[in-house]
Amino acid sequence: MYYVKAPAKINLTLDVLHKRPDGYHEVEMIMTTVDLADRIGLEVREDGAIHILSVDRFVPNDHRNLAYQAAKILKDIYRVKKGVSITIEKNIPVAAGLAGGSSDAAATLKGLNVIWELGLSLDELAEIGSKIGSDVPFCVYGGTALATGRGEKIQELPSPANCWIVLAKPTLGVSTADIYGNLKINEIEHPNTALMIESIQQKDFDLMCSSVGNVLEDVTLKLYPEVAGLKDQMKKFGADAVLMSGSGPTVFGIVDHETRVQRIYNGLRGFCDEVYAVRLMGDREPLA
Ligand SMILES: C[C@](O)(CO)[C@H](O)COP(=O)(O)OP(=O)(O)OC[C@H]1O[C@@H](n2ccc(N)nc2=O)[C@H](O)[C@@H]1O
Ligand SMILES: Nc1ncnc2c1ncn2[C@@H]1O[C@H](COP(=O)(O)OP(=O)(O)OP(=O)(O)O)[C@@H](O)[C@H]1O
Repeated sequence: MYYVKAPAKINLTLDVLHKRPDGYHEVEMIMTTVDLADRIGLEVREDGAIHILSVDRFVPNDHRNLAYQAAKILKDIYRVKKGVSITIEKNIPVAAGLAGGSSDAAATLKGLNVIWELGLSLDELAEIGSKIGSDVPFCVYGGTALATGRGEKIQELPSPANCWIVLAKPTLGVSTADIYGNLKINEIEHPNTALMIESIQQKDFDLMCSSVGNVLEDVTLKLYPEVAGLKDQMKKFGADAVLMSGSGPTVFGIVDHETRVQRIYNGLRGFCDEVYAVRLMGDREPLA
């Protein structure tokens, strides 16, 4: 069995510039990885089939699974005769705004590149990943990056200042399409992406905390007031910065000292079933 880690991502900034003719939105977002990951196991099948095994009841085991789609697209493009059995050990909350499915797809692309001996570069894998979903190219590279276009144009950044991230996901799933669909473009208050980039390059923790911003928050918080409540709780328990990740509903707190992380984690456990205290990773994994 060949194993590949599929880390979750958070958006430190998420800005939308305008709606595109293709129905997607032009975005400008800073994403980074955290130490919460699914584990993808891959085994070559001689019968040419693609099989998915995931024990999470919210994750489809068929062509709807993004890991399945990753195997299928590689098989079709490179006329691969072999198949693969894919086991997904799910640790990232589903439909959470943490790119769980996108990261599984990216990990599957990278793992199949090895076991099917395709010899593709990261750039080629990211290009293929963009056909699966807008977050997949970032997940192929990992680390920290500025993503533009519909999210598929990736410019690598250094890792931010070391810190902890407390993630809290209310028990609801959010449709990314619905959130983007309800966005009022002319009412957007744009975050300062350039300042966030500067804070990352300087490894300036305080500047990073003061530069976070996600324009999709207004939509998700109006549709799901419990997400706004969670933001307030995270602030009350003392996080240095609080933001919703992606289209939500996960809220994350940025914390500089491990001592405070436990207090915030324990406090939130009183309100929320899915709470995680993880390190911000921020560096690219070595290519498998
Ligand atoms: C919200 C984020 O997760 C932030 O990282 C991403 O922008 C969304 O990434 P994703 O879930 O991989 O998105 P996709 O699966 O490609 O698209 C889902 C739906 O979200 C909307 N969508 C997505 C990306 C984008 N730049 N503009 C959009 O309007 C579209 O309605 C699309 O049909
Ligand atoms: N491997 C997978 N893991 C999780 N969900 C998957 C997977 N494959 C397909 N899905 C489907 O995709 C939907 C969105 O799941 P996902 O966890 O990727 O959302 P997300 O974290 O909000 O993604 P993003 O942040 O990119 O919007 C789920 O409702 C699930 O049915």
